[in-house]
Amino acid sequence: MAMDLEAEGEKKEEAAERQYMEGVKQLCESGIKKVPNKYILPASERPRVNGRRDTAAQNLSLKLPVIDLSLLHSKDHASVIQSLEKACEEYGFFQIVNHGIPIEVIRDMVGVVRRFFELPFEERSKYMSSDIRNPVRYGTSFNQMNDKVFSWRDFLKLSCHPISSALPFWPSSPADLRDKALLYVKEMKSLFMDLMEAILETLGVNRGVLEEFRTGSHILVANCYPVCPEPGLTLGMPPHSDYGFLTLLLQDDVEGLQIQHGDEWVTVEPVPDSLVVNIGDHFEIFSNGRYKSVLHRVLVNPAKLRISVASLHSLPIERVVGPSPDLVDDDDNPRRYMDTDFASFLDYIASCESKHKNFLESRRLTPGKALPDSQPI
Ligand SMILES: O=C(O)CCC(=O)C(=O)O
Ligand SMILES: [Fe+2]
Repeated sequence: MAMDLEAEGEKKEEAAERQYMEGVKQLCESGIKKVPNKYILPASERPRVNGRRDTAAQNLSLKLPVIDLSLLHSKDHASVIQSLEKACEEYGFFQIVNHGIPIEVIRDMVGVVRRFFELPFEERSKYMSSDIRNPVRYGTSFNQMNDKVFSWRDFLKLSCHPISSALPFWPSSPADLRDKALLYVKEMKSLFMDLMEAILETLGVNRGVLEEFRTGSHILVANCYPVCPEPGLTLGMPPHSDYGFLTLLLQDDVEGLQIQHGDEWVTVEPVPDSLVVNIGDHFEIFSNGRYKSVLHRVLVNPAKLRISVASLHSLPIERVVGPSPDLVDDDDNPRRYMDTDFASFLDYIASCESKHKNFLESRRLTPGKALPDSQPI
């Protein structure tokens, strides 16, 4: 009898585990009223949405720098470069406005992603894969093969380089997804190149490297954070830093993104049609630590589903990344990071279970304090 109960219990647990792998959207559609244990963080890692540190007044007092990109090619060029330098150095995160991307391209992208996540599970699940080299991947949580506690997030990752070999694998439904995403991807690439050129100028390094970014890696990650019945118990994404050089993030009008600034978690308030830009691990290494990749996380919402689209950019995957020789000298600026390559990053993600070991930390030559995980690609 006891054996039967035990076996039954195990079966139920296995069924629940299978269900979690199908994603949060699917879980919510099964009618849950509470957050299952699988998603509940230890008390010390919970977001404390109503807690002391996260009061609206404190959040409002820290606004991210807003850069008007239309001024980059004007007589105000020098002052934009100065603002960019300050934003990269002090925050590692900034918002850009007047970036020149047609508003309908941006709105169509959010719209088509929203419609993708509204598709029946059978349609979305065609793209599920645990192989990170797949040109299209639908999945859930942060790193679902290793996470002990799951994150309240489903995602669709689209490889964008080389575009001609990736495109035929992108979802064929909604019928306009490929067209809308392709337009968006082209705009992101050209905006990234402009930003990279300007940020390299802030560092005063040789611009020869700029050309290499043209054939660099480019991945689009569409995130869906369903409505959560108990948002104080879980996170949409745990604290992490992004892997590449720059991430260009589009968020809809629902707030959720927070960055670590000093000891505080600061909410990045959505500014309509703007983009959020942040420094990734590769840029921290390349700049020899002058610009830092900043930890960020995502809170979930009790009333509204949230959509975001991250465009992640780096050098070609076979390229070794190390500190720029222009930023290293034996006296004042010794090399602070070892070279890194894609293969060592893949080894890292396959092995990382602990939340408190960071990819970047593993490349640091003078280890400082341990930080949480990097974004798995
Ligand atoms: O959804 C967001 O606001 C942030 C997403 C993010 O951090 C990521 O995709 O790496
Ligand atoms: Fe991120």
